[in-house]
Amino acid sequence: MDPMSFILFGATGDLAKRKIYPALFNLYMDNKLPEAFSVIGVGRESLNKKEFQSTVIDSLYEFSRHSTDDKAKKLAFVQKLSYVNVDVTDEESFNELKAFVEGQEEGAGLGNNRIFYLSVSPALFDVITTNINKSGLGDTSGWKRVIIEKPFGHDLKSARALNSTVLRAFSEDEIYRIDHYLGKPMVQNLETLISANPVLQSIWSNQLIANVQITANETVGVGTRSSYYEHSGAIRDMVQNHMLQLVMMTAVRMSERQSVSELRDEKIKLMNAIEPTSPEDVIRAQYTRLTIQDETIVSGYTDESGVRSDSTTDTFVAARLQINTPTWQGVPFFIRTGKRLRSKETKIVVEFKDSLNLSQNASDAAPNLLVIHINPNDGVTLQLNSKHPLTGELEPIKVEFSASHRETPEAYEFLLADAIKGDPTFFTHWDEVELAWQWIQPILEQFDSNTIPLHYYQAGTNGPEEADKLLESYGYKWW
Ligand SMILES: NC(=O)C1=CN([C@@H]2O[C@H](COP(=O)(O)OP(=O)(O)OC[C@H]3O[C@@H](n4cnc5c(N)ncnc54)[C@H](OP(=O)(O)O)[C@@H]3O)[C@@H](O)[C@H]2O)C=CC1
Ligand SMILES: O=C1O[C@H](COP(=O)(O)O)[C@@H](O)[C@H](O)[C@H]1O
Repeated sequence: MDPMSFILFGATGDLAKRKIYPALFNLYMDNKLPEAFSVIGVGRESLNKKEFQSTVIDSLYEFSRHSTDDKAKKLAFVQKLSYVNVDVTDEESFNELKAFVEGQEEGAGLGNNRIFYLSVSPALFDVITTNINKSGLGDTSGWKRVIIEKPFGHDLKSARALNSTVLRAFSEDEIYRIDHYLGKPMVQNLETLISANPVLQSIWSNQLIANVQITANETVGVGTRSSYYEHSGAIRDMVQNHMLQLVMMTAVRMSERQSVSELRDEKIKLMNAIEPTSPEDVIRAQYTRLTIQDETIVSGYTDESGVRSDSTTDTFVAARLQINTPTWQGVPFFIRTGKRLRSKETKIVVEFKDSLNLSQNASDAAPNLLVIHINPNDGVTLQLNSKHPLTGELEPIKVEFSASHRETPEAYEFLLADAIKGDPTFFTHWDEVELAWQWIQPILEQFDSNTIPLHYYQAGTNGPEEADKLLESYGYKWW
């Protein structure tokens, strides 16, 4: 692996502490980082090197998969970390940053390969890339890559404008737009699961599949991120990126992938084939407080700090999508995601058509289901019908595989390892992002005009009843 500098904008932020440092440390412990590397944290907070290193150590104690007991190894990792105090809106200070990076490169024999990770508010993505460009920080004799956090844009227009700005500093193949759902082990496994198992490959089409249901339910509320979430809602926070990526990863059909770009090309074709959705097929809702005997047990969305009391932000979205390809014609894809729901669960459920062999009790048969569990546990469940040995009646049985006992690396580990290797397969290409915004844009407008009304659901429930009715109207129910 090539030596490199990893320049992290947003080094004091929540994501850096919870995900990025632990992922880097885990990769280091697994010998998946280059021999020579340097992590340069960038933030406004005034910190010296020791203070910065100790905040990173705290985050490793709390969040890393590997134990930090090996003191020598931990120290060796921490010594690779340094910090520069920069306000990214100040063009001048990029010259200092550049001098610092060059100093590190020379001192540690790092060559001239640079990864820039933008783990900052999306409002800063364009100013950072502009200043990287203007200051010459992006002029390297080696390779350079930029990892950009989500959301990429606020709507179609702003996403296009941001992309043009970023393209002034980096070419498309140097841009790694991160969608951490694409790093989740079971999502990375999907393509293999289908293409490496002829039994699944042969049934993966509208011949046998009745519908696909993709759920990403959360129990948490907006936490400390209300200022971001108020402008985002579930539609931008989850649907435009993670949910559409899950749809594409489920629908992609490849027997044998030939090249890195093939998966992306296939996804782009699918995204292009998603039909515009009519307002009746989209449900938006917001959670209300949960009270028991007049006591508030869980706050409603509008009670959360930083949220307007008359906010109409969506904290739940469900929708029906139709992919207009020969494989998926006639198979509805239902998606739902929301905050403050009963349980944390991300899964893909493939419901198969009714039995074609109308045996005497086929009408009692439950549908066959293939459930791909993504979070909190990885695994696969297949629901089949069996005969009860005593009553002789049909009963659904489950064949289960669970990977929860394995110590699986986190999404960010997979994605960072790929970016360091220069493999963009599981990052989103601009064409995918643009098509996703194109599909979402009319829905955003229908939210604004109230053509899609706002419904409510009590915190701790399964979401609004309108989401159940959406499926009922197609003859199905959520699994
Ligand atoms: N947190 C999460 O769970 C997730 C976050 N993301 C995305 O990751 C990105 C980062 O999020 P998160 O870590 O939560 O954000 P935080 O608000 O916790 O951190 C923001 C970081 O940006 C730095 N920063 C802000 N303004 C400036 C400035 N003018 N100059 C230099 N640095 C600045 C802050 O440094 P300082 O305080 O020193 O100024 C801080 O390190 C966002 O794009 C978010 O959408 C994506 C998925 C999940
Ligand atoms: O990107 C985001 O994802 C998280 C949910 O991620 P998960 O890995 O826990 O399923 C969500 O809470 C957050 O609002 C969103 O920005």
